[in-house]
Amino acid sequence: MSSTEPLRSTSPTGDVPPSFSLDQRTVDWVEHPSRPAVELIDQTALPDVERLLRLETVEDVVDAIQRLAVRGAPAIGVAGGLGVALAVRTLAEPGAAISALRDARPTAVNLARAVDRVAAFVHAGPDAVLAEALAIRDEEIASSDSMAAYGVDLFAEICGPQPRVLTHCNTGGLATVTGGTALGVVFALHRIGRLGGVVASETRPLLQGARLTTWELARAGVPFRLAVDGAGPYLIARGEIDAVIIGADRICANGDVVNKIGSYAHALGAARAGIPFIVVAPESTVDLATLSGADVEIEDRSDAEVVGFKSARSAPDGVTTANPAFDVTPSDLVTAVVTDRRVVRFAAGQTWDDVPLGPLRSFS
Ligand SMILES: CSC[C@H]1O[C@H](OP(=O)(O)O)[C@H](O)[C@@H]1O
Repeated sequence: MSSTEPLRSTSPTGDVPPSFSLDQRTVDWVEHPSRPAVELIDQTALPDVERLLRLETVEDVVDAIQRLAVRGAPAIGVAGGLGVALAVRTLAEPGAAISALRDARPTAVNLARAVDRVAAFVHAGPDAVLAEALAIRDEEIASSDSMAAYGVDLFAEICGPQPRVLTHCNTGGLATVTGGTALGVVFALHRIGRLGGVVASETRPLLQGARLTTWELARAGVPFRLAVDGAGPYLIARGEIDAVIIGADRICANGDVVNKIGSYAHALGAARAGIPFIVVAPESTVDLATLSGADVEIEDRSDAEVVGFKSARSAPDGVTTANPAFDVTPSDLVTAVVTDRRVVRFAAGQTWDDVPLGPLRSFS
């Protein structure tokens, strides 16, 4: 049995009850002697309702990943690892449930990687499994802070003092545990007064940008404009954007970046205009075992998401859609990949081997 706890909804009277604290974790473990749970922010409800889901079955965790109640490569990796901990605590035979977690979404490398990593401890018992899942959670928290530090330094090196950035999809704390990847760098630049403006693209069809990035930017007090997806390359061409900064779901051995559909278009626009295209992702999203983006399974999602999600019906019943959830940006269009341990400049011909892992850093 799982529960939903509305923490905030826009009430009819307009008074808004207390909302999430700024350090609310996107996904976490709830320990309990008989009813342990994975607790997560229901991202399908944002921005209108701030609601935590307390999931006590692995099926509910798989469902939450598949319908993007929890989403974002690091966040679904953490959710998958915690789901394994839940499986070994609640099921006599957890194997099938663990496989279902691993297969819940195919593109972000973090999910399968985390499930495999935690499942390797099943033989050692539930406490060891949970400890490994919590270690992944804590690593992602530390990674967000470190990526912000490396990202701020890169912007200081390659952009002017007040860069106007375009970002796509959602890459804040909602896509990790806290902090974020690309949006974590944006928050850090804002905090030190080195941000000239933000354009968030809406990110059809599930509107991660319009719903989630705007919610996170507003809570952080960061001024922004919301743009329709197709506007990005034109805003760049008009000289309104100084850098594009996005996240990733899988970065391949050759530096190809797999990310939310629409990223490639922004990369083409950035290349044509000669502005930086910066990708921010933890090392947990780097997949050296996959040679290039051509080798990555791109998740195709439903027709219903295209024609019915939070919008007036925009097409007749029965329409067939094209709804790839991700695209591939070739590494030659990627100015730099910022991770929690290094910055690699692929467009300049660097490879992962050229830049050894540096230290985790703290951005205070
Ligand atoms: C920091 S990972 C964020 C990454 O994940 C998003 O995909 P989805 O919302 O489908 O999970 C998108 O590709 C973001 O860049």
